[in-house]
Amino acid sequence: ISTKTTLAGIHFDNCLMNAAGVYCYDASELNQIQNSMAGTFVTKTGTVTPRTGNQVPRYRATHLGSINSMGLPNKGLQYYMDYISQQQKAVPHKTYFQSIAGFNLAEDEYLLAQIQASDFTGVVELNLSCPNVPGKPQIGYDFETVEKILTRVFEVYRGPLGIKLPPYFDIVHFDQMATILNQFPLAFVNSVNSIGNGLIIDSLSERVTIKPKHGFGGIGGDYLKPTALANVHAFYQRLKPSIQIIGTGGIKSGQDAFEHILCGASMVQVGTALHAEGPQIFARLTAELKTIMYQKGYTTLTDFRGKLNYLD
Ligand SMILES: O=C(O)c1[nH]c(=O)[nH]c(=O)c1Cl
Repeated sequence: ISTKTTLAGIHFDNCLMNAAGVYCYDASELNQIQNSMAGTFVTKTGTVTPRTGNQVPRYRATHLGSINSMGLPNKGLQYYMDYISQQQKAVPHKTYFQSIAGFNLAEDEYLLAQIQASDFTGVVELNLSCPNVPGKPQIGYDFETVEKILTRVFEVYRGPLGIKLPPYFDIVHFDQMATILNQFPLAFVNSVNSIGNGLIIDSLSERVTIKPKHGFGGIGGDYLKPTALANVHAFYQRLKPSIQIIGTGGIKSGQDAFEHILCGASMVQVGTALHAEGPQIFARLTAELKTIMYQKGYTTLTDFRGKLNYLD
C-alpha cells in the first residue's frame, strides 16, 4: 500500500506535506519537516525583503481550529532559496516547494526572475491569497488581477508553478475562476488558504484572541474542512486534467486526507493540526491513511482519487 503521488510530473514518496506558513519559517523548522515522514516541504511565503509581520499574539488555536493574522513574517526569498539550494545537494531525491508573494506585479516578476536565475529545481507556489496584510486586498478575489498576473507570470517563468487560492463560496465563482485558470499552463491549484477575516472571541474576558486587525484573522482547522473539500472538488471537476489539485484545509486525520484525495487532491497539505501536534503528525497521518486504504482494498491513491460518488 503506497501513499506516493506525482505532481507536475515529479514523484513524491508521500502525498502529505506542510501547508505554507506552518513549520517553515526558518532552517530549524524546515529541517524538522525534512526529517519527518512528510513527502516534501513548502517554505513560508517569501517576499522581496524580510518581514517581521504583525504584532503578537497573532496566532491562536482552539479545539476546533485556529485563527491567524501573522502579516507575512518571513526571512525573505533569498534565505529560502539558499536553504533549498543546500537541500537539493544534501537530499537530492526530493523536490521542494518555494512559496512566494509579491505586493504588486513588478514584485511578482522580480521574485520569479530571481528563482529562474538560480539553481532551484523545485516547484513554485504563488500565493494569491494572503488575507492579513492590512491595506492589501485578497488578490484571489479580484478575478481581473488574477488573470493579469498569470498572463505575466507565464511570460517570465518556465518552471513548474501553481497558485494558492483563498476559498470561494459561490458556484459561479468556481466557474469564473476555472475559466480563467484553464487558459494557463499551471502545474496545480492549491485550495484552500484560510477563510479570511474570521473572529474568535474569549467570552470570559470579553476580548478578541489576537492583536492585529481588531482580532480579525484567517480561520483554519475543523472550521475550514467542508469549505476546503468543496473547493478541491469544484476545481477538480472544472479544471483541465493537466492542472492538478493540492488539497489544504482541515486535515488532522488519515480520514481527512482520504476525503481530500477522494475529492480530487493529488497532494495534501497540513497546517493547523501540524502547528498543534508537530512534524510527527506525518507518521500518524500516513499510517491512518494506509489503514483506511487497506480496509477499502485500495493500494494506490489512483484507486480512489476524485471518485467521490453523488446521490443522484
Ligand atoms: O498572515 C499570514 O502570513 C498568512 N496567513 C494565512 O492564513 N495565509 C496566508 O497566505 C498568509 Cl501569508
